Amino acid sequence: MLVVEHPLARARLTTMRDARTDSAAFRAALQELTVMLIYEAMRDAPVRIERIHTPVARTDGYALANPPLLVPVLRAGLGMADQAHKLIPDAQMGFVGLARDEETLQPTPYMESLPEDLSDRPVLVLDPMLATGGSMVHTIRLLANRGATDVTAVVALAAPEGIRLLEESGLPVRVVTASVDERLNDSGYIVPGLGDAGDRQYGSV
Ligand SMILES: O=P(O)(O)OC[C@H]1O[C@H](OP(=O)(O)OP(=O)(O)O)[C@H](O)[C@@H]1O
Ligand SMILES: O=c1cc[nH]c(=O)[nH]1
Ligand SMILES: [Mg+2]
Repeated sequence: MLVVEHPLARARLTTMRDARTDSAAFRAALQELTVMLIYEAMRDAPVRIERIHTPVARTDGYALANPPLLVPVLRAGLGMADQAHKLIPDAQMGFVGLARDEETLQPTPYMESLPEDLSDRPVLVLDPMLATGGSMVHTIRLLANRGATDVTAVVALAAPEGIRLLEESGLPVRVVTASVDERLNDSGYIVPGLGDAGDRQYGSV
């Protein structure tokens, strides 16, 4: 697991946590935080070297050897998708739609659009929140069933309970986050958290 504790990441997360932050400012802070999380998540990605000409001389250029598949988890993960795609323009994008049942806290799937074969592709799952971990485990199972073995969960906030569930699942996943918070409350919300990441971006449903 990688916790990105850069001061600029902390400042964006603080804006997201603050209950006074309106939807537009919340979306902007999440977009900026996403840039930092993706930047760190891709730090060790293999590169392909290609010779290029500058206006002055020949030199080595670099490109991603194997651009990842980006998978935002709807709704809240949509707020990370465009920024991640701007940083990795060669990436393909798949989509998973899940809504957590407020009583059982289990994810209810309503959408799935993923390539058939992910056996030699890295995958970045984008979702601001890792709470009980149920939504992330469901998503990574979908990916693993298609052969994915190199999966990174890029989340703004994680709860210890969700990290534990991912570890116990035995699924191939690394977590990149800006914070591991204290705990979940009785309603399954992260404490101190930031509330409902989908509602804060798009309004309540
Ligand atoms: O770790 P878990 O306990 O599964 O909770 C995390 C999930 O909850 C939120 O989505 P939500 O179900 O609220 O849907 P939304 O994005 O449409 O608001 C969040 O974006 C995660 O997908
Ligand atoms: O705190 C939480 C937990 C799950 N989903 C959210 O959006 N927020
Ligand atoms: Mg929600």
